[in-house]
Formats: sequence, C-alpha cells, structure tokens
Amino acid sequence: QRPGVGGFKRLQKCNAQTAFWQEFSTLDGIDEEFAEQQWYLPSVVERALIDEESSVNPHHLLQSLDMSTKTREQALGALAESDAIDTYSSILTRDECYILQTYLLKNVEKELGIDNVDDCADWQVNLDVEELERLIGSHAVDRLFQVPSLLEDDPAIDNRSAFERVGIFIRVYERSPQGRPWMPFHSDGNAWTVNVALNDDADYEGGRLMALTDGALQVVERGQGDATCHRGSVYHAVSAMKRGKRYSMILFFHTDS
Ligand SMILES: O=C(O)CCC(=O)C(=O)O
Ligand SMILES: [Fe+2]
Repeated sequence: QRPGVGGFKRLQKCNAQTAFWQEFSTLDGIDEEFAEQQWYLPSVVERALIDEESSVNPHHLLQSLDMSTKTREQALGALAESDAIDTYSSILTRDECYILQTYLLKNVEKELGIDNVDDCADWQVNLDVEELERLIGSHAVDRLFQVPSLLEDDPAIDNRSAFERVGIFIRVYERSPQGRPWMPFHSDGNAWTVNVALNDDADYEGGRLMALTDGALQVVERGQGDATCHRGSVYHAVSAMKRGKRYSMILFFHTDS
C-alpha cells in the first residue's frame, strides 16, 4: 500500500521541493499544490487528465486509480453501461449563465474552501436552492431539476420532491498560480450529477469534462447552457486547463435509497 499524497506532503514538503514540483509540471504557472499532485499521477492518468488523450485504455486507467473495492465495482459497472451519461442543450439561457458567472467571481475568493476529492482549494461558491432561485428564477431551477428524469426517461423523478437532498455549487477553473487547473478522476457519492457548462468549450482550451462510460474515456463537448447528467457511479474528471477560464455549475441529486 502506497502512502496517500497527503502523507508524502507532510513528510517531504520543503521549499526546495516546491521549486522542484513546479519545474516538473508541464503546465507552467499552476498552483504549487497541483504541480505536486501531478508528480504522483500514474502515467496513464496523466495522459488522460493533463494531455486529454481519450484513446487511453479505460480499464488500465481505472486500475491505476486508488479507490475502495465497492467504488471500483460501481465504476466498472458504469464503464460498461451505455446510458449512464447524456448532454442536453440549452438547459440554461446565456443570460442565466452570465448571472451565475458574475455571482461566482464576486464571491469565490471570500468563500475559498478545500475540495474533498483532492484536498486542494475548491474555487467554488456553494448555493442552496433558494439562493439559486433568487439568482436565475424558479423556472430555470425547474429545468435543472428535470434533467435526471431525461437521462433515466423516468417521469417519477420529474419533480423536486423526488430528491432527498440536492447539493449545488458553481466553480471556476483556470491555469494560474492561484486557481484550479483540473479536477482529478473520481466518482460522486450521489444518485445523479447534473453538470452545466456556464461558458462555451470554445472560450478556453483544455478543461474538458471526461467520463469513463460506454467502454471508453469519453470527452464531452458542450456549449454555454448545456447540461450533462451522469450517474454518480461514473468515474469522471475535468482535464487540465491550457488557456482561459471555465465556469461550471454542479448539482448533486441525492435519493434516500
Ligand atoms: O466542474 C466540473 O465540471 C466537474 C466537477 C466535479 O466533477 C465535482 O466537483 O464533483
Ligand atoms: Fe464529480
């Protein structure tokens, strides 16, 4: 069993090493914490996450990632499924996306927290349903809450009371000494995740939503306002940013079963 990244960090962190991580990283100018994590990435993971190489062997990729036996079974199940993810166009309008981007940029620095996937700064602003309704209106929130029922083709979950709890946040990605350049591979511990592109893929380079499903590493293509829905079991990541800023809104739909 190899020690986690956190263990290495506590044992080895010193100034000389800081310079070393940054020199090692192929992405100039990223936050030292991310440069350090890149050092520990298995090469197949680095090819997918940093180089956006979609032709990597998906089973080899999953084998290289640390996870519990149960999570691995679920991730392998999702990799074999062909209906675990889909993207729906124009779930939010451009104006609704800009409102959320503006709110994010205004509040992100004062709300900086630590992400539980990689223990790095999250660069996100959490929202509850009431705040989201205040920002974009209840009709827009209704559209977002309908997305899981589109994926499952199940009218029984086409209403707000079908979910026990919904976690919501908006996030910015950026290749910068202060910013989040990527999101490493992980699964979400909820039934469905809705991931909304708050700007166009064309506004930035890198920063693609990647998902291990339908037998391969899928690279999702989206325009502003498009919403991707995937089951929580699907292993996914956001590839390294090369240029520009990427804005996303994430909704975690929890059920009690
Ligand atoms: O920001 C994104 O597009 C994905 C984020 C994500 O997967 C997560 O926070 O669980
Ligand atoms: Fe996620």
